[in-house]
Amino acid sequence: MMTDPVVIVGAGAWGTALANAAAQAGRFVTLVARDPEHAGTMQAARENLRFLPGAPLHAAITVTADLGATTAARALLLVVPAQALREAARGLAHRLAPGTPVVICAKGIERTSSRFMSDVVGEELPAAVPAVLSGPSFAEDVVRGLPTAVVLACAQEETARSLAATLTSPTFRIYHGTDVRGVEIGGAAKNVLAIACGIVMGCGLGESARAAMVARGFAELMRFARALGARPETLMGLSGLGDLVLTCGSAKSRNFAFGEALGRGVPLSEASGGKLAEGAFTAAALVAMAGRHGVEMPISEAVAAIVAGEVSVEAAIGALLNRPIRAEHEII
Ligand SMILES: NC(=O)C1=CN([C@@H]2O[C@H](COP(=O)(O)OP(=O)(O)OC[C@H]3O[C@@H](n4cnc5c(N)ncnc54)[C@H](OP(=O)(O)O)[C@@H]3O)[C@@H](O)[C@H]2O)C=CC1
Ligand SMILES: O=C(CO)COP(=O)(O)O
Repeated sequence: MMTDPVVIVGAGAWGTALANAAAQAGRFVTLVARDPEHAGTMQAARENLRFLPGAPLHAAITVTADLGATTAARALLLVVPAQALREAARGLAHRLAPGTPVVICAKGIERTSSRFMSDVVGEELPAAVPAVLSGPSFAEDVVRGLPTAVVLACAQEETARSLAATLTSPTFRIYHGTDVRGVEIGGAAKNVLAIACGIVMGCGLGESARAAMVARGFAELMRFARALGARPETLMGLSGLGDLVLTCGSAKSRNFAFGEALGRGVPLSEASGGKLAEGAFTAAALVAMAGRHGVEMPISEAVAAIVAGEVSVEAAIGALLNRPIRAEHEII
């Protein structure tokens, strides 16, 4: 097990929660914020007042804005929004020692390139070892030490096992695996499907409609994952089914809340309430990638069209409800 400090880049809600989780697992943690003022306030107040107010920071956490702190990292967690991952990774080039594991904690697909997060890190940090952490886990639960289970995947099985052992605790349980693609697909796609479920609830279509959306959403997620070479059993686990259950069922999810606001008729420009709704950025890239692989994803396509302002919520729902009924086994 690694004894060196854990370095976390990105001091938003998730970076802060992961810092507390790693500290509760017995590690010393350096949390790197990009804004020196934010870093200074957090370090002094021992709380992330901007993104996660009300949760005290563990004493084993040091907050800084100095990227120099990443140079000594034996393992680094990259916890910025998906669309900022390339820029953040680029800022680490020439700082990390070759072979340093970089654990990607963002859930999304880069929309300008349609690249998965592990591919972005592969391009920007070719000497690093990419790993992905995903699964059902609200920052506000994790930061308080409520029980959570997630999965960490790395192509090098021993690295996945070692990273999971380094960060795991009785209340933050990290399963490990090697299916990087499967774990990152689960995290990226569930955000798009959570928006769809939010829309259903915001429109007042009811719990039964939401359950149908989760099940049919899971079916399209499985089709996509299979076509991209991921293992189906990965998507039946924490990153995939587990995260769908959480984010499609709770207004605490920013993606669900964004969809719910759209369903209630809040304009697109205001629906996120200034919060990060990753699925809104990922939807178009997911659908484009699915198209290139000949995968049908009608729910994700509807979300992509709604967030692009190409179709109204009502028209998208009408189109979904009027799709031909087929044998279920043909479309799983
Ligand atoms: N919140 C949650 O419960 C969970 C979130 N995630 C995933 O984690 C990722 C981050 O989400 P979350 O922390 O919640 O988002 P937040 O909006 O809470 O915070 C985002 C953070 O990223 C920082 N940031 C943005 N761009 C850069 C950059 N180029 N370089 C360095 N830092 C940057 C922001 O800094 P600044 O304030 O200066 O803009 C901010 O501190 C997302 O992909 C999300 O899906 C995964 C699991 C749970
Ligand atoms: O990924 C998450 C929970 O697993 C957080 O979901 P939101 O980004 O929708 O808030």
